[in-house]
Amino acid sequence: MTTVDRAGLTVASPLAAFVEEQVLPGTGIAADAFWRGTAALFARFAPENAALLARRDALQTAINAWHDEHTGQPIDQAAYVGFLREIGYLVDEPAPFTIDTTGVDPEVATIAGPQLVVPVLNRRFVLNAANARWGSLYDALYGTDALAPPLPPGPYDADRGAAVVARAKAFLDEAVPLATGRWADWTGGRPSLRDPSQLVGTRGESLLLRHHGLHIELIVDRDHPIGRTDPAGLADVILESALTTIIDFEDSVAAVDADDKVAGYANWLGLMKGDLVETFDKNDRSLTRRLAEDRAWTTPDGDRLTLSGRSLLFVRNVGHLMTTPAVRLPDGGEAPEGILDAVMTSLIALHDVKVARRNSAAGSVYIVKPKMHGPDECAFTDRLFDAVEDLLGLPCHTIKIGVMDEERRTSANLAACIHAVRHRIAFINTGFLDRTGDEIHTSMRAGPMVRKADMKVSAWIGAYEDRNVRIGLACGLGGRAQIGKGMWAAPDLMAAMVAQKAAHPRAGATTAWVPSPTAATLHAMHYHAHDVFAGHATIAATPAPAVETLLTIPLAGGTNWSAEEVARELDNNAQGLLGYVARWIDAGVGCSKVPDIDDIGLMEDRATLRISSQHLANWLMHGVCSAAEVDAALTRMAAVVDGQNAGDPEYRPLTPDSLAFQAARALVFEGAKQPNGYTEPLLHAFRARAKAAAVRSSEARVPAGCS
Ligand SMILES: CC(=O)SCCNC(=O)CCNC(=O)[C@H](O)C(C)(C)COP(=O)(O)OP(=O)(O)OC[C@H]1O[C@@H](n2cnc3c(N)ncnc32)[C@H](O)[C@@H]1OP(=O)(O)O
Ligand SMILES: O=CC(=O)O
Ligand SMILES: [Mg+2]
Repeated sequence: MTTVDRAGLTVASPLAAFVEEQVLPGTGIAADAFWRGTAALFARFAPENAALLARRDALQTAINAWHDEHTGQPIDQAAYVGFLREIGYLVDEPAPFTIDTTGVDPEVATIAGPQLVVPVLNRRFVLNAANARWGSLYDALYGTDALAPPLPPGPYDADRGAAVVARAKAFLDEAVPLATGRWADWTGGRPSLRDPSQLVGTRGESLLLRHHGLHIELIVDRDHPIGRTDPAGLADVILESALTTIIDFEDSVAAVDADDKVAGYANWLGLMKGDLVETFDKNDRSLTRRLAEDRAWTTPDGDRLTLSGRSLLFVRNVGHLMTTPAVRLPDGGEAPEGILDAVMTSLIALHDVKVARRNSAAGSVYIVKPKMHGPDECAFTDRLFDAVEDLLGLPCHTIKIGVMDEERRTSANLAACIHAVRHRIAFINTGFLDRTGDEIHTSMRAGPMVRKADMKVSAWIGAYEDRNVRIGLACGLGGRAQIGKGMWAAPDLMAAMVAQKAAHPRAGATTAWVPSPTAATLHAMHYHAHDVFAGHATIAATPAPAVETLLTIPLAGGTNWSAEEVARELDNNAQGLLGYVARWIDAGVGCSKVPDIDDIGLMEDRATLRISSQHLANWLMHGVCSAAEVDAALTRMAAVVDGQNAGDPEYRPLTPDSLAFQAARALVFEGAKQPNGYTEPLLHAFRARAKAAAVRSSEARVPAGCS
């Protein structure tokens, strides 16, 4: 790749061209000033970034040594927690305080609702996600297993349609009840509501209702095939669904070089400028997808009411660990990728905050920062964002931070972490997938861990989820910032989601992650069923579980699992791992739906990979299984994954010499020595090799004589 010199930085040409030709124009920032400022920012922050990573390693080394010294002994929890304090892994709690973030949009601060996540590199999905603010409840109920097993493709099924309409009207009876009677008996016209203030708009015969701050559109259209059969002409019930969406540069993305980074930044630019567009084929038709327009209604007083057609967008940067070849520092080393993301995603957001204000009406830039370990790393990010604001001429604390509570050192010191970013924090979120991976890695040498499924009922995870909400409330996040819960990782199991994810708002979460727009619409019903903000006082009145409980290591009581049980665990881990890694390495797909051994499609990303690879590495280290057994499982499951992908002409079989298979093996056999158990270093290295090999083979195919 060609490079250019910019203020002493060696910048990949595609990135320099993108910045200078597409991003800077319209921002009022000159290229020279931008690159000089960026170079100064790297000079100031890169050494500190490196020092923070060294501190992670030093703590992990100390923890490993402690477990080695106590091999074979039950954990003395008081001694263990004391040791963590001594080494500075656990720090003192700050004195009680309240965050003072300002300029937060209501979708984040005062309305509770679903949060969608979408990989930035998938433009078709990205547009769909940005438009997922509104979703058809009829479609979500009809097209999933939420009410009944999904139907094979075919003509409209009237019985299922009737069940959908009945379910949707039952939902209306709960959320926006009529003064008398039921919605099923409504025959049109202005309904008399039990709470008349819930009717906030009309458009023709259609109605706009509001409950718990969330809107519900009743679309009345007597010419519509569904409306025609309904006594009131009701053609659809549209729910305000993904109030917010995270455009993800991290767990769900495979971006290993300047081309990948520019592709991601370009999609973010399209969102911030509002001109992102994608054309694709679906059902043998060419479709063009754009960002949705606002929705206009007339209030009961005759005024115009305009509602955003789009989800409010956050952007998730990468964490502090990785570096990127897109920019090289004056010493020739790769630049910290997290610093580049902070600069680039904020610069691009100027097109919203300084120009259009179509994303954040409050004029904020929302950055989710993942995988931070403890308060010092949060404070570092805070200073980095201060410096980015100075570079871009933004008022102090324009950049808001979403703190992923997904590393053990952050959960254990959550109040101190929030304190470090108290002037700009806009969310905390329990990223329980990375958090589980870190749980295994941190205590890798303590002994064999419980089975993967049993992690979900371990003492630490209950304490983690509970403490997160209570500490968030104690620090004043309620009504000012989101308190979020993690991903529903089974995208096809919507009935189970509808049954189980109601627990999130009930636990005090003002938002929780969903994998798709359809899931957002179904999950929205939970925020109608429970008034999250009203529930906060009761939750806050009881104390958070003790840090000692949070720090209970999920060790298996014994390892007398049968050979079948061990083999099944190995197979399950190996199948998910291989299915995900194959697409990451060979096709650059960072998030996939991969069937588990029960043939349930699971969302797999870097964080779920961290769990499966660390779990296998842990069992290997403690002799629950042998290297030969792991290899046998990988070989067995490679054949299964090959079979699952047989219809994909681009797919490369997982032979022992394939890069994807080697990457999968390395993730397990070298898992124990990966920094904090992260998967990125190996994924990036193998993906870069696969890209280079693809270039070499395409060059070899160019006929002699061509240039
Ligand atoms: C640990 C963590 O960090 S979790 C956060 C990271 N994870 C994510 O972001 C997961 C996001 N979800 C996804 O990427 C996908 O839903 C997957 C990979 C899980 C499943 O993808 P697929 O198998 O292709 O989905 P499926 O075939 O069921 O549905 C595809 C349709 O749903 C839409 N869709 C699915 N997921 C999303 C999404 N997250 N955002 C927007 N649209 C989506 C697609 O646009 C497509 O519709 P279209 O044909 O009209 O464009
Ligand atoms: O990022 C989310 C997680 O669970 O990890
Ligand atoms: Mg994560």
